[in-house]
Amino acid sequence: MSQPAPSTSKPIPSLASPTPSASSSSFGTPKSSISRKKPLGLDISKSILKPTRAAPGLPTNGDGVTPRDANGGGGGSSIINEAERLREEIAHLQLSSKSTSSNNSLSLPDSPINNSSSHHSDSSTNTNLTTGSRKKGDKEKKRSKHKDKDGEDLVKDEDLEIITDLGAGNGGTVTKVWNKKRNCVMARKLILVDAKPSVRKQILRELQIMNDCNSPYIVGYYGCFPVDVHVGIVLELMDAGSLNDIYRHIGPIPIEVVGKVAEAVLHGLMYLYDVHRIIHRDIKPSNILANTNGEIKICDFGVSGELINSIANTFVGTSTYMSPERIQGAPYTIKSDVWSLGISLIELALGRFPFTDSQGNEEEEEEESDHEEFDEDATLPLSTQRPKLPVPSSSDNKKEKRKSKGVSLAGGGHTMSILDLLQHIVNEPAPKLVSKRRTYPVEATTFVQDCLYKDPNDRKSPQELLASDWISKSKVTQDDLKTWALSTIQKD
Ligand SMILES: Nc1ncnc2c1ncn2[C@@H]1O[C@H](COP(=O)(O)OP(=O)(O)OP(=O)(O)O)[C@@H](O)[C@H]1O
Repeated sequence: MSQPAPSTSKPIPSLASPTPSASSSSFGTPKSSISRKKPLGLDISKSILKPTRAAPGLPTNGDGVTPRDANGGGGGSSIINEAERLREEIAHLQLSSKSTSSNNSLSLPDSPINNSSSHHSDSSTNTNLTTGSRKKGDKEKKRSKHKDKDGEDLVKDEDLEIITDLGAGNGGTVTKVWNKKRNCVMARKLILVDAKPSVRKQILRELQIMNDCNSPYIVGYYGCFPVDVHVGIVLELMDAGSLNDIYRHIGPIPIEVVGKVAEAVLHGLMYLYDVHRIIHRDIKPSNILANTNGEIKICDFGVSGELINSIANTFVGTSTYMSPERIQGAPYTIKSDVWSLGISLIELALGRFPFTDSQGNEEEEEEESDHEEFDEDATLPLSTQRPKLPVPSSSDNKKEKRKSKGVSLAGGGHTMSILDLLQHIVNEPAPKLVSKRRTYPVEATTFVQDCLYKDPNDRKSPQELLASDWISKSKVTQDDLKTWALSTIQKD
């Protein structure tokens, strides 16, 4: 993994901390003008949003609906509390085990964690837990990270009952599961791994880095284990789904919320880099998740090189969110993640993937899309996108023209190949946050521009971006985000 110049760590304010702000959200209720027309590929968000039947043996409210679902996923259910409690227990064990890390067989010898974690802390969470952990006796400190006080694995595959599918990506499938032992819902990701047993073991060891990640901006990790030919990873369930699911379901995301997404992602990136020397490498809307507690967190960061090498899918690693310098072969730096963030923010605000071959010319699009919020091309699921050769547009049919300018990799015979897109990213001006349909605050457009300088030396760092007016003057509170997240799951 490449190591960029060290960044200056600074206290990370919690998203949850009260901000002087508007007491009610101006964006909590989705606009009724948003088209109900669903783009293709909405199965994923549907499966997240609909109340689900209880798995056998699952406690129900009498209607066969799980307690969390019966609450509409709102915080405050005992199950959410149970999940929270479990996270705290794991966090505590992680901190306990850090103090004995030299004896811990699960720690990687040259893990950056061993070098750096003692010098940094994620401001909002570690302090209290650290204080708490000091009070515990030596015996408890020697506990393994993955064991509870009775020596049992905290998360075991046999304790998990599948509730419903949450989605699928290039590397695997994600399901919502009920942990009958711990009495809470979780998300289990199964990754098909094409590797011999020794490499599988190495992957499981490398994934333990996630066990040491403890930040309100990183999706919680509960454990991993082999499952047949898969590696199973158990994560905190983010009950509003990914930002990708959300915008495909409800259309463009209010710019104030997009600002909070930027803030959360930047805090997450800084935490990963400052504390663990990890560069995320795959920032995109499907790796940014939200929950109905008003939290936004990132997942799927590159902790295991062996895992990336072993995923049985040739398209893994090629991303349309890749920075120009990465496409040209330069090593990853945190600035590459900043580029990917800029592209993702435009996508969320516009409700479509931002690259077009005639940027800024939205008149046709506007005329044609008066009754559509979605760009059909751009909202096809990335997982179904495959390179296609561009087909010259001979028709002067407006719709055909509009489609032909999209750089979506989706089907329809009017798309750009992945190579063309990568060349476009390198050679053409970076996209901007502009729309003829909506106006955005100048602070937002400047912020996005600062993420998308093609020369990484000109691009701002996460610290600089966090200090920008758009982020520092935001009046959006966690309560506002709660209201918004709830509105996204109620809009079905
Ligand atoms: N912890 C989670 N809680 C809730 N939903 C999740 C969670 N993790 C993943 N998902 C859902 O599962 C989907 C698939 O996730 P996965 O990480 O396998 O692929 P992806 O990020 O969508 O695509 P790719 O494999 O190309 O990176 C996500 O888009 C999201 O909808």
